Amino acid sequence: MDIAILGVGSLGEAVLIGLLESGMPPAQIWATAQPAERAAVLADAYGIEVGTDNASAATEADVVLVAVRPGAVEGVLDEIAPVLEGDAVVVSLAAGVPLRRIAARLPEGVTTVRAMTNVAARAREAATALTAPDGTDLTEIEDLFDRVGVTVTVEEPMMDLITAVGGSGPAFLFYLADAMTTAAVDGGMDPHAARVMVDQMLLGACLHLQSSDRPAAEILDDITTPGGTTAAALDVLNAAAVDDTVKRAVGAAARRGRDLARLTPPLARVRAAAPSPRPRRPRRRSPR
Ligand SMILES: NC(=O)C1=CN([C@@H]2O[C@H](COP(=O)(O)OP(=O)(O)OC[C@H]3O[C@@H](n4cnc5c(N)ncnc54)[C@H](O)[C@@H]3O)[C@@H](O)[C@H]2O)C=CC1
Ligand SMILES: O=C(O)[C@@H]1CCC=N1
Repeated sequence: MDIAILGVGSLGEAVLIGLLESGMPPAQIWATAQPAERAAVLADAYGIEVGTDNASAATEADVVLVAVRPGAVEGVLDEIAPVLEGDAVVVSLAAGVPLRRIAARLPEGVTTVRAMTNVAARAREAATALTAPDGTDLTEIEDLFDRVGVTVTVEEPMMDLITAVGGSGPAFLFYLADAMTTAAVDGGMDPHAARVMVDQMLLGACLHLQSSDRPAAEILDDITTPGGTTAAALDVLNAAAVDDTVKRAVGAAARRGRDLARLTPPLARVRAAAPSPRPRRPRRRSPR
């Protein structure tokens, strides 16, 4: 199976790396990126065909993964629609863009799928949710995403919530990792040692959680020795209602997914064209 990844940015590159690491031959992967200089860098780095022409890449592929920002999806679909065969499969990786809007841009008969995956595809540990119109045979696409992690199939109305939890989810942990590393460094720890400790702690904790059938809250109790250090930390987290804050953050992300779906294409295109910087967590350093 030949695939095309249209718009190799943060997510597209993570998926590309995961697929190559899974053993997919570079000759089976076609990609596009902008500008042409980035396409050339990617081609050199990964030994695959990377251009700027979406229609040319789509012509080569059995399965087309659309990895541009939500506002650019429909424009890219318009570019590839004329070259797609009736048995083509188009998978949108974008947040918010509903299946009906994808199908509306493509020739009848083309299979349309939405996939919400995440940057852990790079380490072949992504959590991917797929949704497609009723009756779609998703076996081939499940197999593709299983190469870069674990795949589930869901109903489309769940996609905004899954985008918040699964797509944006790694950002919650990176936020925590950054805050914990900062606390360790501010306390005098060597930055490299702090990074190694926090990374390994998160990895070990996630593996422990995944290997258990018990709820996270119960496993948390195992660590919480009465009157001990964890209890002291939890008192602070609970006083700040961090659990409610996390719920509100998930809700905000899911709502943004719904808002993205409502953006009119012209407005969305304008926003996509603007070089919007990624929001960063403000750096807070406590005085030494
Ligand atoms: N970044 C993430 O962790 C996740 C992103 N997503 C979705 O993936 C999509 C991409 O997100 P990011 O990778 O963060 O954005 P990004 O901006 O890093 O990547 C998009 C890439 O598409 C390229 N591009 C723009 N217009 C193009 C066109 N007409 N033809 C070819 N390439 C074009 C851009 O140059 C850029 O490199 C979005 O729709 C987002 O909702 C979904 C889950 C996780
Ligand atoms: O921030 C975003 O909009 C994308 C979708 C999920 C993760 N990143």
